[in-house]
Amino acid sequence: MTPAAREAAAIELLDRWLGGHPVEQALTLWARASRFAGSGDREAVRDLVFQAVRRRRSAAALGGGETGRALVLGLAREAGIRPEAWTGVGHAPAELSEAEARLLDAPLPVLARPVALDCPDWLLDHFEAALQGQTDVILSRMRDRAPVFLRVNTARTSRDAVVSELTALGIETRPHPLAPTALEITANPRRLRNSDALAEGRVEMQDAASQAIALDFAAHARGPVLDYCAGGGGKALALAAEGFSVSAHDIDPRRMADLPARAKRAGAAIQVLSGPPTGTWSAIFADAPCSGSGSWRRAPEAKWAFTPARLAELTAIQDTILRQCADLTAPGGLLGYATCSMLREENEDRVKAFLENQPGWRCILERRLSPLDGGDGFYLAVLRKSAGS
Ligand SMILES: C[S@@+](CC[C@H](N)C(=O)[O-])C[C@H]1O[C@@H](n2cnc3c(N)ncnc32)[C@H](O)[C@@H]1O
Repeated sequence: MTPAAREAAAIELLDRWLGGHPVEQALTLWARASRFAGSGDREAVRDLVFQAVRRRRSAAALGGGETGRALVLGLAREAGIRPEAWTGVGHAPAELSEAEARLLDAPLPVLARPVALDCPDWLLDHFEAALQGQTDVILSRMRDRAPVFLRVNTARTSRDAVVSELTALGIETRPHPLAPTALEITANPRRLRNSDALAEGRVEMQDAASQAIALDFAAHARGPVLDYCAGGGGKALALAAEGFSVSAHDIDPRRMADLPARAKRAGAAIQVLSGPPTGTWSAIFADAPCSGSGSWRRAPEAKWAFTPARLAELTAIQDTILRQCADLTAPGGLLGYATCSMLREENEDRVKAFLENQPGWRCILERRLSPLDGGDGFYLAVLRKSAGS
């Protein structure tokens, strides 16, 4: 496909998204129907579509509207690129209209702050409350794609050995300061998909901040760990690699469907619970459902779908999870509360409310990470129940 044909495909896909189809679904259907598109084409189209979704507001403002074509034009305009190959010939998008040409010739306007930051209006105050003086720099960082990270399964191998193994495949990596297990892939990330390192559990795809908070919790925990919101098992696997025996629970057990196979591949001691956990535990990790606002670079659709009502719903769920985990924690035990959100309402405010309502608990560690640290935005609070409670 020519670059213009890729842009035409992205325009079509963005129109489907704006018409209500989930982006992933639109991309999958398009890839199936477009046998002529090679893997390079599919990657390029995907990258362009996701960039337009991340930058929906600014691209619409610069491109002249909320259509796929306007979004792609808006991205080009911001980058100072004139789409000369839009000739309408072959698979290229139609030629620029006079209005579009005038738009591209005009100087870049100064955009209103939430538009320039690609942030829904209502959310800006919430980010400001959480990020304060770093709001603009962090939200600007969220306008670009996230780096790709691996977690080295140090129960199986060393980071150096993985670096050599991947280098031989042309996959370039560098250690990342967020975690001693983290490698950032700097070239040819897609080659990993068919690598033995992944198939044999020597590495897992996991954001570096997610690794960092799992390690922070691991540094304080003792004994078997209950992962109360295990989902696909990213944290459970990271904790098991640190030598913990992990029991995995999730309110929706289907989300843990792949976990036994992933654990086997990694040689990890993870027991998937078939029902609600009982008894008491000396260490519980609750990676709670949240807005995902720290990972909106990877899942940018969610930013535009998020609402105040959903935020209220989530904070109520988070309070319930904290209460349930408190009941399951043994006296003197530890509870790790984590989200991949950067909003105070889902983080500090939840922990504050918990401590006000639960005598005999104290917070022994709090950590906030943002994309300025390199990975996703994350929050961790490690809470200890007093031995007498
Ligand atoms: C952020 S995801 C977990 C991600 C996972 N820990 C990982 O690292 O891959 C949150 C999970 O919490 C689960 N969940 C939601 N409400 C819950 C509840 N009340 N009790 C337990 N799990 C819940 C969801 O089904 C979802 O899988």
